[in-house]
Amino acid sequence: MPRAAIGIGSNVGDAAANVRRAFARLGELGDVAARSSLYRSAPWGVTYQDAFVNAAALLDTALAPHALLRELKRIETEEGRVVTYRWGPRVLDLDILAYGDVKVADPDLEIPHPRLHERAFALIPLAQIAPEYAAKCERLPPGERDAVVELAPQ
Ligand SMILES: Nc1ncnc2c1ncn2[C@@H]1O[C@H](COP(=O)(O)OP(=O)(O)OP(=O)(O)O)[C@@H](O)[C@H]1O
Ligand SMILES: Nc1nc2c(c(=O)[nH]1)N=C(CO)CN2
Repeated sequence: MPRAAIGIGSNVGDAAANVRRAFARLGELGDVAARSSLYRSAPWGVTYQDAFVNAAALLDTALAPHALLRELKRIETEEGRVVTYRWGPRVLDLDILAYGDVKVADPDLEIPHPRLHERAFALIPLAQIAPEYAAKCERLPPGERDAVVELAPQ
């Protein structure tokens, strides 16, 4: 079965509880093969908002990439996400960071996630459970790596 890497983020309400619930809900879409620790991270992109809690999961799923995206969007909505603005605050964000070796370049879906390599908040949790991303983490500026702090080991 294909293995997807999912990035999880929250900075509205009880962000750590939201991320833990997201791990459970991913189980509806396949087998969760690995969960990273939870990390507190300084807001990236739009910096005048609360800190995020971020994590990553590896999901073995029979869903094809676009079907997986649709299901992730459904879960975000069911968990209370309301559309605000790009990179703005959110109850739950679920991104497809990678999907096996598959590449997708559609208007509504890009895989690997186009901003993964510049986001310490996504790369650091992912590298914890997928060590092939460690080299990419080491290429991040040290200040950005330091802005992502492990909160709670799984
Ligand atoms: N790999 C991907 N994972 C999730 N969404 C994606 C991906 N590639 C493209 N998208 C598209 O991005 C759209 C916006 O997603 P979202 O609202 O989560 O953006 P954002 O988190 O504000 O910004 P970013 O796209 O930089 O993470 C989604 O509706 C989806 O169509
Ligand atoms: N630290 C951090 N910053 C962000 C995050 C996130 O999950 N973590 N998500 C965003 C929307 O894509 C914008 N900025």
